[in-house]
Amino acid sequence: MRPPGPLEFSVALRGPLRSLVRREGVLVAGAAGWGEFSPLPGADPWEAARCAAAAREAAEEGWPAPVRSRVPVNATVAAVGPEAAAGLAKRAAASGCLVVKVKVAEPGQGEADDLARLEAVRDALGPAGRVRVDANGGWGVERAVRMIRLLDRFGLEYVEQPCATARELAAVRRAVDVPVAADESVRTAADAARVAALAAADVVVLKTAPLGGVRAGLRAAEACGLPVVVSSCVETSVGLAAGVALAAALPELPYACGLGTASLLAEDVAVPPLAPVGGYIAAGRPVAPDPARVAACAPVAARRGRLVAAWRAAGEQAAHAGAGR
Ligand SMILES: O=C(O)CCC(=O)C1=CC=C[C@@H](O)[C@@H]1C(=O)O
Ligand SMILES: [Mg+2]
Repeated sequence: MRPPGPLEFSVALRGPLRSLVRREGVLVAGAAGWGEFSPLPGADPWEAARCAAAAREAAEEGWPAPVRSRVPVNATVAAVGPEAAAGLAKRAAASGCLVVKVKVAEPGQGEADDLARLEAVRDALGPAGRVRVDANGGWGVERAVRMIRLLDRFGLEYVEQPCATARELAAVRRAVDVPVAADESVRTAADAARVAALAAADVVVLKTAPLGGVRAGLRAAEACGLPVVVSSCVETSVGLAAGVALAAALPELPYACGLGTASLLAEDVAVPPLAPVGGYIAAGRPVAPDPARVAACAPVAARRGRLVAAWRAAGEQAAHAGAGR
């Protein structure tokens, strides 16, 4: 029997994460299972091609065997006010998740907003909790150094992408004691090696879709030799399964991963969603879309067909460029 055709989805986030308010994409089936193609808005054609390669790997090849049965995850707190941040952190802690990543350096907000949010999260988690921050490259070097020192009053596990470039990350890293993680600076195995060569980070954040799949993620981890945090691009549960597969297959996993993001979406395509229990997501669970959920997540009529067309174009580009290999 032929696998079901590509299924389009369009799902809102419960609240904005930076400028991200909606995730759209295509679910594809193959001999090995289901894959998701959902490049982040603004992805260039090369990144979209790697996203297509990641979806193809999931559907056609499947993933390397896990070396652990479950993956620890962090909760993610957007640049919301302190009361909302405290509420999210308390809910995470009550569910058994004591690691929280907090967005900082939000455009239009100031230092006081970041300090108030961090204080609220630290109070809600208590001293046993771990708090990391993600600036998404929003600071220059001087500002980053100052803000990291200020925010470290609340105890920081690490700071993710404080500045935009790898050279700036290296400069920040030389000036502060808080470990630095590289996210946007790492989209290929070559980027990961460059971050390591520049001594720009203590940790790399790897996302399977923009890297081109789970095997590409394992190659990036090997290329840099640094501790890895696997994070999502806020995919549906189908796409999240690839991140869980990478986190489960890495030889070492010293940090909680940013894969507990199913709860950021207002709807999901799978029942139940691939969500943490007690702070962990089980590894190796095959995730397939539920037909009724997919129907509920279908894009409005005017958008239909575009996502499949984008996936086909990216797939051709991937085949041409050997993306993900
Ligand atoms: O890492 C996490 O805790 C969740 C995922 C997450 O934060 C992100 C997903 C997608 C886009 C980004 O703005 C953001 C990130 O920068 O890591
Ligand atoms: Mg990040």
